Amino acid sequence: MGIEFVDLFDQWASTYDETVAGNDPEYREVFSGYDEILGKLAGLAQSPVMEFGVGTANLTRKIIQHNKVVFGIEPSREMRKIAKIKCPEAGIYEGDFLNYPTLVAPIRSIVSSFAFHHLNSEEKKEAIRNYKELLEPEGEVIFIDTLFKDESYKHTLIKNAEEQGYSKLAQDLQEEYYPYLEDLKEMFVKEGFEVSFQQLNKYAWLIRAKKGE
Ligand SMILES: C[S@@+](CC[C@H](N)C(=O)[O-])C[C@H]1O[C@@H](n2cnc3c(N)ncnc32)[C@H](O)[C@@H]1O
Repeated sequence: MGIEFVDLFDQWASTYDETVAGNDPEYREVFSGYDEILGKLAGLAQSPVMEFGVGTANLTRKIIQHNKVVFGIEPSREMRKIAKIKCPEAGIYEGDFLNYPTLVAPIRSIVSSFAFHHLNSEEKKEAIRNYKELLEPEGEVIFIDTLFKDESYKHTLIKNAEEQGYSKLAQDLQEEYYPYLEDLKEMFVKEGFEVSFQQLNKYAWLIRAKKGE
């Protein structure tokens, strides 16, 4: 449950950093401003931080550079191997958004970049419910991820991708579980979070959801 894409990430691990650096034209716009936007998230996170879907630890490293403590969770074995080499200072554990080791530390921020869309709607709701329990009072979920402002914007993005000949991207946009902004907002609000959204590039948004006292 929730980890249906892990084989794909095992295969992608060794070339993942080239993709986010913009070397794959299909995904260049998806990851546009990647370093800066991860840096922004790292600056907002409050220690101790729990990070889901660490991949090759690019966000993890930035959080460590801010002298914050981070526990990273990643389901792909190949991604974990690279993450541990690139960021030996962080604890990197096997797990996913829904199943993860019990940590003794109180958590002030739960963060993730480009990963929450791997959960379907029911899984997203379950994760958000769990995070409410995990977080300290006034703790925050801070995610960066692709989402659709509305249905018409989704169609525009798919059409643009098709017109550019980016068939893999067009297929991803239709088959992965990228949420609509309003649906995601409702999931957080239902659990008592105060949520805000900021668009970061054509695809990626910063999602901040603050738990009450
Ligand atoms: C596009 S990569 C993003 C990696 C990194 N956060 C970044 O910003 O570059 C998505 C990551 O999410 C992980 N992932 C896939 N399904 C997941 C799940 N259900 N729970 C947590 N992580 C998941 C993948 O293995 C992969 O490492």
